[in-house]
Amino acid sequence: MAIENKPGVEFDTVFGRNDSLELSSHHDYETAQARIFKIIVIGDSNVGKTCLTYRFCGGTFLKNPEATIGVDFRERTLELDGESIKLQIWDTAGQERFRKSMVEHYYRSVHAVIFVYDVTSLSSFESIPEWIEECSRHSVGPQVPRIMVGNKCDLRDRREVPTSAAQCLADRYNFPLFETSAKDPTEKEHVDAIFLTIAYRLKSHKPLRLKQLSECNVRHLWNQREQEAATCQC
Ligand SMILES: Nc1nc2c(ncn2[C@@H]2O[C@H](COP(=O)(O)OP(=O)(O)OP(=O)(O)O)[C@@H](O)[C@H]2O)c(=O)[nH]1
Repeated sequence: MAIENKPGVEFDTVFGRNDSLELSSHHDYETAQARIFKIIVIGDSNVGKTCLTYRFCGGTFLKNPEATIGVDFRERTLELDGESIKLQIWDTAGQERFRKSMVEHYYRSVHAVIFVYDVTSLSSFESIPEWIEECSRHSVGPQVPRIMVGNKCDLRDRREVPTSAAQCLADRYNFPLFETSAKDPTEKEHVDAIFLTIAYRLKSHKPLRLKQLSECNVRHLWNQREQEAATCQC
């Protein structure tokens, strides 16, 4: 199994807080070759969804992340068995006030879901069934690969969620469980493994069309997100 890190593709963010919406011709060339899959990352606020996706797409730990408003998009192209697979990762907002108008968009045409909790926060773990329930309400069925991730394992002394309890919950839903840390650099490959597990499961699935996601929906969502950020009272 190989992850290809081509120049300009390794941290292939479509746009984040400070990124441009414009796609380069190099980007267009790459995406034209790759099948695209939409993955949403869901969980309570502050569990580390942004840091995990940044670690996977950017390779580093994002210091001082801001609360996600609406959604942030990141991408990374993987080379799996000679085929390019582009993962378009939707880093969703954990705070209800920043997500309520976006929920329908999160779940539309989703290919895989990552549920994240914080191993130092029992309440974030206890919320997981509610996130799963929300997912089901939006018709995301068992055919959509789902994974559970316990983040912040580097904070060993502050752990509130035992692995055994997490495994029990994961088994109940038949999800793979990963415990990791977006912060600990030695966990980098483990973070990659989460997304690779999904990528391999998606390989046999039908791809999204590039135009469908990257130019229409995403541009629309970006405008919506900008408006929400502008009206945010925080
Ligand atoms: N110690 C430790 N801190 C982490 C880790 N991942 C994230 N954090 C911290 O946890 C806080 C929240 O991280 P985010 O990635 O913004 O959390 P989020 O789930 O995206 O939050 P929302 O955008 O509000 O939904 C930040 O202070 C991060 O620095 C980790 O693996 N270990």
